[in-house]
Amino acid sequence: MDGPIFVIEASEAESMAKQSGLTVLQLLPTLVKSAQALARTPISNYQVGAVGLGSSGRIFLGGNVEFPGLPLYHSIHAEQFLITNLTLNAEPSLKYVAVSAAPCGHCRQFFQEIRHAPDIHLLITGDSNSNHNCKDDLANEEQFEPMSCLLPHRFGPDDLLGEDVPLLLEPHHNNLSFLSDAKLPDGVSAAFEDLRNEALEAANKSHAPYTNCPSGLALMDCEGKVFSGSYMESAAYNPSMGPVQAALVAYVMGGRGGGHDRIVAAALVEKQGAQARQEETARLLLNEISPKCEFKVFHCVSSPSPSPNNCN
Ligand SMILES: O=c1ccn([C@H]2C[C@H](O)[C@@H](CO)O2)c(=O)[nH]1
Ligand SMILES: [Zn+2]
Repeated sequence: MDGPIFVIEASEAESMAKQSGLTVLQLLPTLVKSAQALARTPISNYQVGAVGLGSSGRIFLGGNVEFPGLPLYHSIHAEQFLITNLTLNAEPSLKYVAVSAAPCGHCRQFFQEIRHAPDIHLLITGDSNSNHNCKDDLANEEQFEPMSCLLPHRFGPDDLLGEDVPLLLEPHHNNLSFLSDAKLPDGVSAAFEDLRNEALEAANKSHAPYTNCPSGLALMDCEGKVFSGSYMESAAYNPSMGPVQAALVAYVMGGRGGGHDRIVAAALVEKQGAQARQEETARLLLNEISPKCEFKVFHCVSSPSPSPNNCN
């Protein structure tokens, strides 16, 4: 049995659109209800669905995820789920988004981590889109409005970073490694060898240009399946997405609807003494959603980037 769908391949998107007599762009709002159905909302029972079209022609879906028993800031918004879905699938850019409710301020801010964010076009399919003030942009036939309209006078990566720094969705390689003699500590089960390598790989893809404290987390379910996610920072700090949340997006997408209590082990990789440290928050979240999950932290170091002139 196939599980719910989180990614639609470009050719599939085209044939779905054709079958319904729509363009691919017009297909996006028709998928919002399916995205809402992916949400896990035991607290609010308020399902938000976000559907995005990438430059590859693929369509991505996301829903909000809530964690009872924890402070609300652990929640994953549908838009953050969507962006994480794009990163996990190496989608190079996001062009259009259809979403069931107006994106909150944090989500508008989180979108700013994507290059050319002001040109991402959004369509709000719910009732709450009546308060727009960019009528000229809404005159286009698809009714999508640019992010520059939804978030004018933006604060973003340009305020803090040089132009050559990779932004979200762009390839990252953080040059992190374990100390060369790092063996698994005594008493740590062999399953953690794989898990920590996956977590290191995720940390190497982490978007942490503001603190230089990248991190990654890998989870294992009770069938031995591994899911990993990378920490993603925001220029405005608070809408950042933690590595557990990112890995949980991968878990929700690949776990076929299983509860979080199926997660039995987790490895976090981050730098020792990092200024933006994930360990305690990750432990808190994992302990609440899956109390029997074994959680280990592994520290990494950044190796100097190889010199471009050194061919050896
Ligand atoms: O931009 C938003 C605003 C809210 N929510 C979610 C968070 C929470 O789960 C629920 C109620 O706020 O809706 C989103 O997913 N996106
Ligand atoms: Zn939001």
